[in-house]
Amino acid sequence: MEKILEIRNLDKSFGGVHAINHLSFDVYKGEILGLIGPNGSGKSTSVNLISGVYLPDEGEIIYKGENIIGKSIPDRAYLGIGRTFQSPRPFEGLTVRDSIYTVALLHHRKKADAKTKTEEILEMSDLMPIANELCAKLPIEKRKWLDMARVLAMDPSIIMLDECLAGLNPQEMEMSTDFVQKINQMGITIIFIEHVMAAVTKICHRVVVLNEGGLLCDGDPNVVMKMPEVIEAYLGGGYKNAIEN
Ligand SMILES: Nc1ncnc2c1ncn2[C@@H]1O[C@H](COP(=O)(O)OP(=O)(O)OP(=O)(O)O)[C@@H](O)[C@H]1O
Repeated sequence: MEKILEIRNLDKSFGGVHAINHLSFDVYKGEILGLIGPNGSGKSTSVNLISGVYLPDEGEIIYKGENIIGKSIPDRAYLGIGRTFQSPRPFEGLTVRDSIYTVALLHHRKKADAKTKTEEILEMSDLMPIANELCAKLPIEKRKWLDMARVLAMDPSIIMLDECLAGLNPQEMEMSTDFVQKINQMGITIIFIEHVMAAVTKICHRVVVLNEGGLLCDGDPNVVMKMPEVIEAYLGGGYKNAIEN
């Protein structure tokens, strides 16, 4: 399998907080990789390092064979590294259509190309019925879909989705995971950062588990989720006593 992203010995501290601790893992082209771990284990910091929000103290991020550490956030986006945020960040004053078009124009430059791209994305994302609504008026689940749709306007090779299911009801979660799979079927690699384990086991081909900023283990979601060290990382060392009592 071809590697699209290689995280090599990454390290990042914020003052006295060692957020990422000599972390290494690979992402393979075309997969949906679940990036999981307890609160504070370093998932969002990893995404921020890969997208260029933070610079690491040590380590390399190899994307399509090239170390991208020196590249800016926009350069990484133009290279095909997309991301969403835990809290959606819509362009409040724009409609759904114009919001996607604005990003498409940044990437495609020509108005006609950006327009074609926008209509394609509206169609495939099921956002067409609300294309003319103001972003500010959208409910949370539509804001989250719009965030994903906007990233698509950059023609990404990989998208990191940071808790795209948080705050959604079961039906909205189902629709969102369907959308994520649809994006993946377009040939786009996905890093899926999520606490909803049913969704992780449903759509992820593989998971990487972080704990205290380092790699705990990786593998098949159904196998990894049952490993005692993973359960202990989530529930704490006392979980065995709790089960036995
Ligand atoms: N900008 C920052 N300044 C200081 N500490 C930070 C900063 N960003 C993250 N941290 C700390 O780094 C550690 C890892 O945080 P991170 O947000 O990456 O974890 P996470 O796995 O995404 O957690 P969650 O599941 O709660 O979102 C935490 O201890 C956090 O408080």
